[in-house]
Amino acid sequence: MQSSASLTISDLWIERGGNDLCKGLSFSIHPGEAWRVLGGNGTGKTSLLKVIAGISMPLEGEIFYLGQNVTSDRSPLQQEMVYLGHLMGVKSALTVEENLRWYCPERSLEELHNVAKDLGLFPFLASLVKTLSAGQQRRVALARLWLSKKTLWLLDEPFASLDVEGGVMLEVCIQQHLTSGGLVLLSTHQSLSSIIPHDVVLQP
Ligand SMILES: Nc1ncnc2c1ncn2[C@@H]1O[C@H](COP(=O)(O)OP(=O)(O)OP(=O)(O)O)[C@@H](O)[C@H]1O
Repeated sequence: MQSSASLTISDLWIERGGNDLCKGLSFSIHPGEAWRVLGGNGTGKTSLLKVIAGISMPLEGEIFYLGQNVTSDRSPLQQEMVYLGHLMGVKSALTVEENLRWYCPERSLEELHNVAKDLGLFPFLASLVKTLSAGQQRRVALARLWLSKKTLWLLDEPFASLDVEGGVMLEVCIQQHLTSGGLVLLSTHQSLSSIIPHDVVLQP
């Protein structure tokens, strides 16, 4: 399949627990584009993101990344991807600073501290993540985006638990990523039409 898109989903069929969550689903994401996965509870938003991330497999269909068919081996895509799922990938028994170090061992302590300041986490650097509020823990997870140099962001309800300020910061972060040619696919119930004009709609 030829396409100028960075990520192409072609004719995807995902089934879970005996139910078809989508069938014949196709869309393409070009550099600098964000797409939003829409649908009510249980319609398959998380399942779609997991399939694209390579955590689970579709029944049928193909996934192309940078023109390469990655359906059976998602590693070329995974090397370029940040996937933030419901569980957020934070290490709750580690401190905030230890989590940031774990995300990005190649970054200097000063860079990590600057990200912590941007996200309002600086006072909590020495706190165990499990002692933080849900929104603060979400901010720790989102630090991965602030530190990331990866092109493709797959974000499962990234605005969940964030306050208004956190939501605005995340929108700005996404906008900056798009401006630098990144790709974003996220599920959200938030209205983000200004930065995310493209929707994938999953029906019950
Ligand atoms: N591993 C699994 N085995 C069986 N059924 C599953 C599995 N994973 C998901 N499902 C089912 O697939 C459907 C879609 O689940 P999914 O989590 O993808 O929905 P969602 O749109 O993300 O929901 P929500 O908005 O509530 O987070 C649900 O009915 C769920 O029970």
